[in-house]
Amino acid sequence: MNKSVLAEGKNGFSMLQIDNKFATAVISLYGAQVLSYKPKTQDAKELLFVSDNAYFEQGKAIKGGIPICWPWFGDDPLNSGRPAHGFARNTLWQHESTTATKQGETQVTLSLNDTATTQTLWPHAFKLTLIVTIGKTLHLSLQTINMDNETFTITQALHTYFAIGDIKHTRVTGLDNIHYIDKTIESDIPIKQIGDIIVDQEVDRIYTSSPSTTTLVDEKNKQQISIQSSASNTTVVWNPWANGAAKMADLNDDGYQYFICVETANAASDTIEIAPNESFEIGVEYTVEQIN
Ligand SMILES: O=P(O)(O)OC[C@H]1O[C@H](O)[C@H](O)[C@@H](O)[C@@H]1O
Repeated sequence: MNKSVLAEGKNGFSMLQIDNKFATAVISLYGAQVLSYKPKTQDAKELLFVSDNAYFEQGKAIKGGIPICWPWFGDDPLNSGRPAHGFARNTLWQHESTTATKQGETQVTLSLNDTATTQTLWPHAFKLTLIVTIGKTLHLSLQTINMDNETFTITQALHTYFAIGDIKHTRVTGLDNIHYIDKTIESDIPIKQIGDIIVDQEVDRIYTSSPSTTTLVDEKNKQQISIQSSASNTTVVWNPWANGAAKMADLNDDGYQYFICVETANAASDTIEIAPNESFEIGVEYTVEQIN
């Protein structure tokens, strides 16, 4: 069985609903945002968190799933009033194809080309392609092609909101001894991570020179997610905690307890230069495993 349906979601937003022998998934064409992935293995839980209060409105980002931050990560680098995390997550993408692989996985290809609107925000010609492979694992690959006559520079992130049972019983492993920039303080001096990441207050960290494998351990749900990235030297870990959640209209006050973002990125000093007719591809694979 390999089913793929284009259905109408909240506020008429188009959603691709995938159902194959390995998993079910939902992808919003707005933002090319994966909103759900649930493996069919016994006891496996939903991988992705979507806020109950998420906006499904033109021009706003959907809080949850896997937002694509592109062509810049974080605040507008020019400080000229452009949206945080770029415009890819606030734009309707093209659905190019949905195919089945020999193994029975579903592969969805979505694309975004520059338009008059994107040119006013970022004056470059580009083609952005996201390939999502829904199988025993969830794999995403985001390719940027420079269609312009000049080299351009990007930063980017696959800003994944992982659903977790309880933030107090969650940790991220694999970043021991790696340095990070702490965005919650006014300092760019790198801090060394000691041991696992435990969240007991607001966490907003850019780990630079991070390894390609990290693991999210969710003790309450008795599962762990192995995060395998490619062409990314940066991992961002974010949880707004109670104080941050209270300030966000699109997140319940207690919403912070049920997600953590572990983001595969090229950000901070890990900027990517792409020459005309050249491309760059960042990727990530999530493997859900049950633990005792
Ligand atoms: O609320 P958003 O615009 O989606 O951003 C959510 C968060 O994204 C990243 O993780 C950044 O490091 C945070 O500083 C930011 O607050």
